[in-house]
Amino acid sequence: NSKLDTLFSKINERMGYMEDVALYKAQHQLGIEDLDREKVVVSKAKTSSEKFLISSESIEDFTISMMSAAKAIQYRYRANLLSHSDLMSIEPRDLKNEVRPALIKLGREINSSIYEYLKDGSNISDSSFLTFSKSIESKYLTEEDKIMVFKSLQKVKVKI
Ligand SMILES: O=C(O)C(=O)C[C@]1(C(=O)O)C=C[C@@H](O)C=C1
Repeated sequence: NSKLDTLFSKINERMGYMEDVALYKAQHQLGIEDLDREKVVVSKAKTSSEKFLISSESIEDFTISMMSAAKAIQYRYRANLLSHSDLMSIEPRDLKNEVRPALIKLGREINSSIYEYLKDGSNISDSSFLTFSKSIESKYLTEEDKIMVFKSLQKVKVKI
């Protein structure tokens, strides 16, 4: 299903930023979890969900799940940096000017893709998990992480 593929690839794209984020934070001695930023991300996702007639509560839970996976990638990547100090000299994409705006844009695109798929009454069934799992390419996510994100995605509802 091409609409579902678009949705999964947007989620993969979001996860694809997290190694850069982890590297940037390591270079700037910043902690991985940024709760103030999480509030901003959730609030922007909820605002955009209203335009797409998506239940904002369900999008809040789903956004939190994606951020949990994002942090899991960052913690594991950061641990990896301890034995690969050569990576510390690479310049990651800039967190504030590039990555964060891109993550907000992707949040809107993810909402739009969810709406496009769900609006005809389709639902995301368990049988799509294998495709989802293959779409999410980060080597720093476990199957359990992916199940957690997928389950909260399945709970997203449109208001019809
Ligand atoms: O913007 C950041 O600093 C990120 O690490 C990204 C992100 C997210 O997934 O949106 C993940 C973890 C942080 O706690 C806040 C936000």
